Amino acid sequence: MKAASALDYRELARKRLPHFLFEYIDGGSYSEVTLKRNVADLEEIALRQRVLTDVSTLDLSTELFGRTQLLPIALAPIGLAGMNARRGEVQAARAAQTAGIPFCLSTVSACSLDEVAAGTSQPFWFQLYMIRDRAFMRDLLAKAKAAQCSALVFTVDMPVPGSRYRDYRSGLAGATGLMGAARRAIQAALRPAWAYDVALRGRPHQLGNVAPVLGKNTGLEDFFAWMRNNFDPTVSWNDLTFIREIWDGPLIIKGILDVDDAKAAADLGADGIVVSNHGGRQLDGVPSTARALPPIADAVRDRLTILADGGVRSGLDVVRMLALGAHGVLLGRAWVYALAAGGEKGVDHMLRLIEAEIRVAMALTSCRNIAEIGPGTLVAPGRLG
Ligand SMILES: Cc1cc2nc3c(=O)[nH]c(=O)nc-3n(C[C@H](O)[C@H](O)[C@H](O)COP(=O)(O)O)c2cc1C
Repeated sequence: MKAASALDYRELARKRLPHFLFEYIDGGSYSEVTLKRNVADLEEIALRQRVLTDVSTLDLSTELFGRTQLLPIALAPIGLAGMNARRGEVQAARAAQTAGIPFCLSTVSACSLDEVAAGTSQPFWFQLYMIRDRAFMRDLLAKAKAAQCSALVFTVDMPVPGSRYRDYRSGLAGATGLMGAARRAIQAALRPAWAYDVALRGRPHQLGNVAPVLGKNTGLEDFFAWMRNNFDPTVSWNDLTFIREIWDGPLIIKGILDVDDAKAAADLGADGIVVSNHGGRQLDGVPSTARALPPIADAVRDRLTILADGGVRSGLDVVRMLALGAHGVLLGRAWVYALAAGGEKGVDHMLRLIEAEIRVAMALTSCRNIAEIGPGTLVAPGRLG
């Protein structure tokens, strides 16, 4: 099958990845109510078709955090993304560079900050979780600075991890010891193309940024144990002062879903927020981001840059998020599916599909540039708010 849309890449990823890995990227927490809402609520939003304006020239570029980018999107931080294709984060960062958009590297990526910096020539963003060991955090931020990261995305919606049933069912989580490893090995053996590309030729398999503290403990169980033991549940607004002291570049708070929290982020001088529920992977039952975004935009859009993610599977969804009040939109699963299916070329192609869809949506809503996309681009702007 040749992919004609980002969702086609989901099917291709399903066929290429070992079952436990596909379920890890595809799944959400608990009953996946929020995951479904993210997609369904976006789909519900009707774009307002307007005709007979000259749309021969469209400008999809925008400025985020002082830098011009060619499209109003960025690649969201995805933990373990590098296990979906050989040295996967480098491949995705290259595709982002070609498309002229930012790539955001997760704290818990397979490739380290240094490796991604060496594989690209465009600055990328770095995502940080609050980690108990503040010295380690300082060290990571120094490395991000040295790698010339152009923004820090501080993720605040994971003081504790949400439980993902699919990971238990697939054998990714909770399947310890030899039996667990054997189960995953069988699933990997059933996907020889992935096994050759990633399991064999994609070494080392480790968390690049965390490897120095994990030492020789590089198994999947070590990774989850490290997350359980080191993510800091005491994280509070006061910690932003700590981050601010050591990071002088743009600071983006990711995981905001409430107007009061958005205001607090603005009060504390954040440069941006990501309206996000972690792609429905944390607290199941919270509202979709499409629903949470409009009141947040009303409250703080003139004080900081608003990014949004969750359920974005097409260029039409990007336009919907912009119309709901975001300045920019993050793609999450969409890019990981494409990476799994086709590496850098897959992400590159998926981004061109999204761009083409944004163009058509802009032309048929009579928006000639990104700034023209707004509440008037929707049939019933307030309905989901
Ligand atoms: C497999 C997977 C891993 C993720 N890992 C991280 C992470 O390490 N850090 C982070 O801030 N968000 C992480 N997220 C959340 C994404 O950055 C983003 O918020 C979410 O994927 C957006 O929803 P979407 O996938 O429906 O587009 C992860 C999401 C997925 C699907």
